[in-house]
Amino acid sequence: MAELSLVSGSVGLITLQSPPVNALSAAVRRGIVDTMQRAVSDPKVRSVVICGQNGVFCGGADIREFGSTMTGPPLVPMIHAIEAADKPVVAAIEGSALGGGLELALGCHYRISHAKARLGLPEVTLGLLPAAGGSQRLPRLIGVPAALDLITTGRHVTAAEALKLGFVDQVTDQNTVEAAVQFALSVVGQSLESRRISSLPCPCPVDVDALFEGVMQRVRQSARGAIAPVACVQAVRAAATLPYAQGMQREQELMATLFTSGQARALQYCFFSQRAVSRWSMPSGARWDTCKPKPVTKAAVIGLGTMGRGITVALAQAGLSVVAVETQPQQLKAGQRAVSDMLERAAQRLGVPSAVQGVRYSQELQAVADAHLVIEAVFEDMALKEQLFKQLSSICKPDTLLCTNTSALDIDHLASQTHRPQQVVGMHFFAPAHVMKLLEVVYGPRSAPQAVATAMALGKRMGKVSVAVGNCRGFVGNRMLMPYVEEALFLLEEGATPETVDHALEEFGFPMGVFRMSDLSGLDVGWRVRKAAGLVEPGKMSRVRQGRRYSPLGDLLCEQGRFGQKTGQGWYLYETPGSREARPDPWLHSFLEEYRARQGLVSRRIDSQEVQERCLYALINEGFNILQESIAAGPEDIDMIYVFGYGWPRHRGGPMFYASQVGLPRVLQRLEHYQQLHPDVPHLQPSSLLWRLVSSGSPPIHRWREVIRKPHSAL
Ligand SMILES: CCCCCCCC(=O)CC(=O)SCCNC(=O)CCNC(=O)[C@H](O)C(C)(C)COP(=O)(O)OP(=O)(O)OC[C@H]1O[C@@H](n2cnc3c(N)ncnc32)[C@H](O)[C@@H]1OP(=O)(O)O
Ligand SMILES: NC(=O)C1=CN([C@@H]2O[C@H](COP(=O)(O)OP(=O)(O)OC[C@H]3O[C@@H](n4cnc5c(N)ncnc54)[C@H](O)[C@@H]3O)[C@@H](O)[C@H]2O)C=CC1
Repeated sequence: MAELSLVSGSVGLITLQSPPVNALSAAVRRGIVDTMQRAVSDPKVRSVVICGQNGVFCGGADIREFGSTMTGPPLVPMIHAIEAADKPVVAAIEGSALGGGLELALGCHYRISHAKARLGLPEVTLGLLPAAGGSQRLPRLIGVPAALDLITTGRHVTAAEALKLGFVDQVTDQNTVEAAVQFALSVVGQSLESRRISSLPCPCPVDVDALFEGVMQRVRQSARGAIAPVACVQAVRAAATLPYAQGMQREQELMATLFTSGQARALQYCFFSQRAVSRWSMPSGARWDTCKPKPVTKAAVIGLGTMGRGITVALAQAGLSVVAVETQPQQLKAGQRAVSDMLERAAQRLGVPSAVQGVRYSQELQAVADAHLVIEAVFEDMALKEQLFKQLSSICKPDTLLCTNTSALDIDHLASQTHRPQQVVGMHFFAPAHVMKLLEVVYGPRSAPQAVATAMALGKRMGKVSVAVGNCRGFVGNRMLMPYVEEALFLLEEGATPETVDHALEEFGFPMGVFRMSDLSGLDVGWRVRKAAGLVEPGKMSRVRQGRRYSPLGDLLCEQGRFGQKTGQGWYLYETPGSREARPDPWLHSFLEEYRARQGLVSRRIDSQEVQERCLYALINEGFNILQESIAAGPEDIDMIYVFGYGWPRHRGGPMFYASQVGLPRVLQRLEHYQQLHPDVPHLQPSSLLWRLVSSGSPPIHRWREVIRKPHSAL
């Protein structure tokens, strides 16, 4: 909705009213068309100001409408009518002017912004382009290179940057609506010709072809298969090379293709899922809206290795006072230097005071005594962690939350080492912990809902996407990764190379294939885990262990000291230890051939489709098991874990959303096919939840929970 009132005698003030972000729903568009018509025809109104209620100008088109048939007045003619008005129209921007919201503002003749407002055209992040004239107006106003940057990345800019770039006319730190009204009064009677952006020529760069070719190449490379960034470049090119009307036509054509694409659906699903996962629930019925988090101002981190350093930085940047405890003097010194450097660099980059003073360091565990929350990040060794939790239980105050960053160990077992099992949760960060957006908050059967609420709230404070999950080996992310990695190894045994497997996965959209990824994280990490699980038999080549198919290839590499990037050799060859560029390794290829010969395996040609299906469907299948066991509350939780923690391409929506797009019957049929070929691989055995979903008619993903909750006997 939108309301019109007369202020300061002659200014028509149009207020958008659609909480929480004044999105341009059909009702709001109808309201704008109606109030504009009344303002233009009312002789008392000599100028117009458009603003949004509750300190937000407009969050753009109403994304919830995209899935249904659009009704109400379309945006493009609505914005044209504003631009064509013969009375000056001023946008008063507070909070956000994003997507269609900024396009609406670009249709106005002037834009006044509050200093704290954020502006941008983020459509690309939703699989779309700014198709209400944004792709044609913005380059006309700020030039092609700057418009390309904003439109292809979707980044939000501050009011100060918008002023510098030239798409805001004035920035105020006072009352924006009042400033806009004064401004509107001052421009009455001035010519509006030069203020109608669509009538301006687009400043065309000298070598337009070379510019767009270069940009297109860069965008294609970073898009990893996403189509919207490419369409955004094409739309801006139309602005630079065609008259406005034809450019608009091109914008509409490109939008029509994007609008109905699976990628746009996937990205919009991600938008809502990212927000939905914060509304967590536990199988006990405890929920986000019934549990209040405890205030946390003092935190402690134990172990200043790879993870402890990043966690310390993330906590300090969130404004907590942190004590970091490390037993090894060398590590303590190196860790302190690394943490301080990271904090200083971040402060410089963001132009904020450094949080270095907020961190204390100690070699004594006693230093954590007054913390409200402790996060343990010592070696992945159960005996060590058991001992530590016993000590923490007696050192810390009774209501202190005890958290572990373990990758896969049993949270419940750790909780049982303490006198306060209800105060123990997992806070599973991803490396580098101060950068990666994902946090898995792991609750055991005895974790108190308030402990989960507190960890989730702290995750939010650190700017993380936090997902609450149940306790099991590897939790959600790492548990699903196991069959994915195993399938990749089996494919090597059957004739693939690390290059062919990685190529297929990168073609799918992962930033790195599984073998390049393993080289980066270190092959020794998984080796240690397999040793602890009793799977490693040094020097032995047997391919069945603990009653199921096993590939010893990773172990054989580790036995040769090939740990990946850090040793200069792994699945690939590196120039020097630590260097990043992976090169194919002829030694590895002969090693694989010899291995197959000794095992009596006949090498065959394996194509991308088989690589993708076997690795991804095995991972997805484990996702169904996880849903079935209520380890994750819904498919959105799994999908956000994979998008934010494991590089799953966002335009494919996450593994479970991808399965729904491929079609559940198809996923089931391919799993059955591979299971018949490899009956000794349990993770190819289709999950019973997948069966149930298919026999329930493969409902859309937002209705899976109904099937998950149904008792099995109901079928
Ligand atoms: C051929 C067809 C032609 C069609 C032409 C259409 C062309 C277009 O013009 C295309 C577009 O505009 S696409 C929309 C572009 N706008 C955006 O991407 C902004 C999205 N919103 C934000 O970034 C933040 O919510 C924001 C920064 C605004 C606020 O952040 P906060 O952290 O304060 O709040 P959130 O928790 O993010 O949001 C609060 C609730 O509002 C929901 N919401 C936000 N933006 C929305 C939007 N644009 N549409 C619908 N719902 C929206 C949000 O989902 C959340 O609700 P819950 O999910 O229930 O929590
Ligand atoms: N490295 C990774 O990518 C990830 C690791 N994790 C988990 O985080 C934990 C830590 O892993 P990393 O940081 O990689 O290990 P790391 O080996 O880099 O660091 C562990 C640190 O803990 C210190 N330490 C050992 N015992 C201690 C004690 N009793 N008191 C204080 N400090 C002690 C060690 O001296 C070392 O500096 C493990 O549980 C691991 O599974 C979780 C997510 C990702």
